[in-house]
Amino acid sequence: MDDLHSHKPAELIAPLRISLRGHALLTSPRFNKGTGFPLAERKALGLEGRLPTKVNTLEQQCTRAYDQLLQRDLPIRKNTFLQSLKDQNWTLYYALLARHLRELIPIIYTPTEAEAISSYSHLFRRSEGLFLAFPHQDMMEESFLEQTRGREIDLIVVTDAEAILGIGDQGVGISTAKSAIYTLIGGLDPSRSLAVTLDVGTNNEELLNDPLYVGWPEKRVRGEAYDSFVDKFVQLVRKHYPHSLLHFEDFGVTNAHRLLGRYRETHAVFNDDIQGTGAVTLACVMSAIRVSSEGRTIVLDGDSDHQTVRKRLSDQRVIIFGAGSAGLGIAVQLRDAMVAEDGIEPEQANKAFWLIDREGLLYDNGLSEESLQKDHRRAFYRPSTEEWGANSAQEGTNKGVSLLEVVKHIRPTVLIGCSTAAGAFTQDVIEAVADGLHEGEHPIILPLSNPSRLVEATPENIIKWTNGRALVATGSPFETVKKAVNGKDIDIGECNNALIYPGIGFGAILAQSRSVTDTMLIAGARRLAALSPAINDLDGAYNGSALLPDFGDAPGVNFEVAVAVAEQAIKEGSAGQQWLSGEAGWGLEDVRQRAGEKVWVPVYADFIYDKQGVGDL
Ligand SMILES: NC(=O)C1=CN([C@@H]2O[C@H](COP(=O)(O)OP(=O)(O)OC[C@H]3O[C@@H](n4cnc5c(N)ncnc54)[C@H](O)[C@@H]3O)[C@@H](O)[C@H]2O)C=CC1
Ligand SMILES: CC(=O)C(=O)O
Ligand SMILES: [Mg+2]
Repeated sequence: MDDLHSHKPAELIAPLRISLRGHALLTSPRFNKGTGFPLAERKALGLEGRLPTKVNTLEQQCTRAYDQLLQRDLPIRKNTFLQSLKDQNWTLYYALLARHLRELIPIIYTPTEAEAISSYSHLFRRSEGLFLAFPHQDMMEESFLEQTRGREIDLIVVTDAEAILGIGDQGVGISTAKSAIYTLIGGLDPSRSLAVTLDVGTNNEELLNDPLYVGWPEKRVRGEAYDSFVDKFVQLVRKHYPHSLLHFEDFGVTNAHRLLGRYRETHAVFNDDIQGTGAVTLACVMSAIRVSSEGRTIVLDGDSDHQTVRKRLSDQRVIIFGAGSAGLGIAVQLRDAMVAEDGIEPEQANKAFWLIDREGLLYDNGLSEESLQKDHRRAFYRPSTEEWGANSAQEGTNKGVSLLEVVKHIRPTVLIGCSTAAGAFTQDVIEAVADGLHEGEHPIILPLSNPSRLVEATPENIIKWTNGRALVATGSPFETVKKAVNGKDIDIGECNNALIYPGIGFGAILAQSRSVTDTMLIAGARRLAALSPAINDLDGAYNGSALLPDFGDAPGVNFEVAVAVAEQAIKEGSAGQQWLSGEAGWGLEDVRQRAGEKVWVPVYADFIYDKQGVGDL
């Protein structure tokens, strides 16, 4: 897969007129080149005497930085080193990461970022992004403008840090890591993005009792006060950056769904945990279904005479364990794709899902119409008339029906975990999944909880317990399972939203889309699935390649996703006027070229000093 440089050759990097000189330039992470400043620029920009004599290439600087990185033994120390590098020199930071993508994404993102966020107050050195605190909301617009005045901004990543990865309420953190991935994988110009933390307090007692905690040390604000605070922020974004993409990350489940619903129609908002996870999982399931049906013409469906190959999404029976932001997002995305791809009614598609949370299988028994209306999960409640037989905890009520019971009863073809419950996919459960299917069928098992230690079952165990039949992908990176079946190695795809959200975001921004529609998400997922190594390596049968592309290929893959998403936005009329009206002189056939032009790559531009030129952020 091409990297982003192939879309942005050096001659397309225009010289930049900047208004910074001397110390201010060396301490600007956006413009600093360190020893990479050529002699002529040193002279013109007041840097003579401020740098050692030798001019280094970016390549040499990367070599030096990588050597320094390798001296840090633990992943968390590498993470802090890279954060410092980012504080000093963005180009070098992104250039280094791009050269060692596969190795370093787990350092700046899951799993290591979880540790960095939970120790944020102790590791704190320098702030990054915008912090908007509830008690200072009177100053919100001033703070916002102070950081953004005069800037063109395409992307705003916001979090209130209530549900960070699987580690819960962390007060502050995450949005900067997600923004960095947008640049690294999606090619978004980092000076055109803004990471925002909405500090509405924390219910994490450990943080509240920590004298070094850097957030607002009060309990979380809830209810109307919370909604009006968030609304104040969203209205600022809409006022000052009406064409930006607003990315919500790691909000608590109820707020996440409510906020997405509230703003979806009026601004291009995107909830990564709901929609990004839904889209990447859809791609993964699409790819797994294709692999699973390869080489088989007939599958006996249980005891019935009916013979079918489960080739379509709507042929699947899907259990989702953990019905929070990610679980619901996945259910909705798979359901919508069943409707769009297979032409079935939504009500019929809903019946393909069994959602399980702490209380067991979700079902509608005893719920009033009013409480059903308020519950965003209601579409997936199983009817209380459904029979669960003698196995259910309280026969006749459907109360507390466990994962194992549901598995035995419905014989799922797809089992997805996003529960944060480490080890919840026990040997009994996984064996029951495999036993429920015809011998030739591959059960699709996706334990998606992050970070790695929270995985519902390790790929190695799943593969062992199913005698190599399962098709597996995980939320955090896992090693290849060596000599798994018949001596074959099995690569484990990383089904993480970071494999698709940068492309979705870039595509939506490129198209100046007024909303991020379900059909745009499906178009991105379909393109991602088409790039699956498992599909592309099929040779009559599954040969152990990963269900999703490797993170080492993520930039090229996301470029393709971005093109697909932007094309879909134009085709369906969600794109901005300049695409739809033809006034700008470009249309659908120009998407790829425009995307290439918009890509930001970590290369030093030539600088020209100009008092009227761009300044620091
Ligand atoms: N691979 C990926 O791209 C993504 C993975 N995730 C991961 O998925 C997990 C959940 O994330 P969110 O949905 O954002 O959190 P969430 O808090 O919204 O949802 C978690 C759900 O699991 C339920 N749960 C907890 N323990 C359970 C148990 N023992 N049995 C059944 N259900 C249980 C909770 O009640 C809650 O409804 C996290 O570990 C997160 O890192 C989330 C987003 C993306
Ligand atoms: C990947 C991600 O967004 C999460 O685990 O929350
Ligand atoms: Mg998240």
